[in-house]
Amino acid sequence: MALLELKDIQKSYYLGKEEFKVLKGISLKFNHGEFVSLLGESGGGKSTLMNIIGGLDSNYQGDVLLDGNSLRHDTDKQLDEYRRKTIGFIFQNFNLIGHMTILDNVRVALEMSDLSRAEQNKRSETLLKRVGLGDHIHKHPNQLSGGQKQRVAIARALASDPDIIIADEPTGALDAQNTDEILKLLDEIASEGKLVLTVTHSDKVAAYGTRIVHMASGKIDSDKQLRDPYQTEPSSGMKLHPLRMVDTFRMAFQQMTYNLKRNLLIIFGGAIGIFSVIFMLGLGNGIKGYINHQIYDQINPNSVQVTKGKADSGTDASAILKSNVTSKDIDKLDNVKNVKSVEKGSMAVSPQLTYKDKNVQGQVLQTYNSTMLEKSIKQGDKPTKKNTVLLPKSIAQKMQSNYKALVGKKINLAFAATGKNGQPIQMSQKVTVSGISDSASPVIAVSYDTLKSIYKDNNQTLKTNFVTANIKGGVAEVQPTQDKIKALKDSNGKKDFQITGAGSIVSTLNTYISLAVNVLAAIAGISLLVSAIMIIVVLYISVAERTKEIGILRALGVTKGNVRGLFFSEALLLGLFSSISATIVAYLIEWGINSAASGAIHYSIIQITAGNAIFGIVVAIIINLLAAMLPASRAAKLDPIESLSAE
Ligand SMILES: Nc1ncnc2c1ncn2[C@@H]1O[C@H](COP(=O)(O)OP(=O)(O)OP(=O)(O)O)[C@@H](O)[C@H]1O
Repeated sequence: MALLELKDIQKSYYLGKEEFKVLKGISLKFNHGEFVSLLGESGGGKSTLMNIIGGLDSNYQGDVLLDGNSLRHDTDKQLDEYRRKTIGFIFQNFNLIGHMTILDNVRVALEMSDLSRAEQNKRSETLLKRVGLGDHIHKHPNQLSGGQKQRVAIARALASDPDIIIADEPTGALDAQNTDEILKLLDEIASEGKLVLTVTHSDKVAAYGTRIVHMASGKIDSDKQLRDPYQTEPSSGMKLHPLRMVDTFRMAFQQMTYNLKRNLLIIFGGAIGIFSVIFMLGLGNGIKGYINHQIYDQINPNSVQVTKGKADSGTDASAILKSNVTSKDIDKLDNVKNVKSVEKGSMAVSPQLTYKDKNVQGQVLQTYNSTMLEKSIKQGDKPTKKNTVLLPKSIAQKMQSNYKALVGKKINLAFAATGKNGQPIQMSQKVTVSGISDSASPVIAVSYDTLKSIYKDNNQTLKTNFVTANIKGGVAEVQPTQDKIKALKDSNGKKDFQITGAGSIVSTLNTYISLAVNVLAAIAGISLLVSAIMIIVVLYISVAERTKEIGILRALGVTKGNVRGLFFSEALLLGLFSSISATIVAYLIEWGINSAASGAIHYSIIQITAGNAIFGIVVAIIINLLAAMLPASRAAKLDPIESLSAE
């Protein structure tokens, strides 16, 4: 059985509806060890026939049989495999990949083999030595002469040990001496049992082979045996497969380093967008954290003040004064998940404080509760004992310049309350200053028992107009528990409670800060969009620049999927590099700003979390991959024959 058999091959090209018959029924048989020269007039269809034999063109009539098996119904993948395993191409214009060294140009055909990288290098080196280029392996193609380039192409064609070598005018661009040497090499290849098919215009070249086939008007008009084919048994070939992902990445990386300056600029452009997003998120965390820190420095985050009321009135004292928290309400609050305990509280407004002949008016008189931080009491103690009072520093200073000396002194506390019938009642009591607080809050505090006894002394009953709910767990539990409290309904189905005091504004404030930060991050995200467009443009340019390279790779048996993978890998690498560099820069700037600001605010104002960084990296990679979709599929769809003829 013949190694290769052509059965009545016919091929037409169409210009519009007009048909141009190029091959009009070609039937030939070829065997191992033959060195066949295909001669014929220019434009006679020799290259067309070689493209069909080489598996680059499957749009023809007739049949090509390899070892008796038809290629007719082969899928794209099977044809890729056929080119990979069976065919080695040598082109008139060499078709080497410019950005690779000549060693890599040969090794690229072995990327698809099972050989280790070291074995691939060794085999490529051996082949380059064989074609006389052992001393040039690290040169690039543009550093070689025409004859040397063609030898690289021969070494590459031999790399995967194919049965058939197709050489389309291999000596067309060479001088007489180089032509002789290349022909000798081709003959040597045939002598090893391979089928060498050359297309030539030269009778001298044709005379070198074992057989001359002549084409005229799309048909074979003569088939001459010059000498016996070589009888050597061919080697058994090597195991080959499509490019693996890691090889695709390596090739993409190689390509990136070749166009280093351009790619560095793209990485820089992409990094600006990712940096802005990560930095904005970090700044948002910092500002939110700083404000919370400032607030929780004054109040206990795990205790919230709750009062009755339908609407959110924030810290409006009149709403609290009007409300009456019953023991039933307290039970209801006590049953809310994560509420540890509920303390009764009450407040009055505009208390008058008199010490010696000094009269000072305060804003709020409130029962001491867990929202107040003990650490803010800088002199003295809490007002837990009966008839003691805790003064804020601002009030104490108004009473006496040496305000610290007020601790332990008796002062008069007077305030107005509303009696049972709504009439105003003045209350007054001598109290001892238990301590002075540093808090920014102007609250004058006495214990619940003290206030209760003052009311009793005036024949009045103290109303509980707010309570303090102490929340279990960390600060993270506070917001959800506050939301549960706010969601409690009365018997009419209306909301029953509201949160008052400083704690109530924390969540609102956080919502606004988050909103502002997300808007800023989204604006920063626009630059990610710009970088996506940049990637699309750059990859399109890259596809255009590398059309020929894509054709070469396809001729070597690289699949469409591999080509697509190459461009996706490139986009992925660009995304990875830009996002990693953006993250590093963001963390460096975070460190710089926080160190510089630590003297002024004692707080890390930029807080980039791992989540922010991962978010930035993931978004960048997704955007890059999306951007690569169109250019990658365009590259994969390129026709190998057209790509090979690209300039
Ligand atoms: N893609 C194509 N579309 C239309 N016509 C084509 C195409 N490719 C080749 N042809 C035509 O088919 C004919 C055969 O071309 P081919 O390249 O196979 O000839 P050739 O024998 O190799 O020529 P040469 O010896 O000059 O290289 C030519 O007339 C050419 O113009």
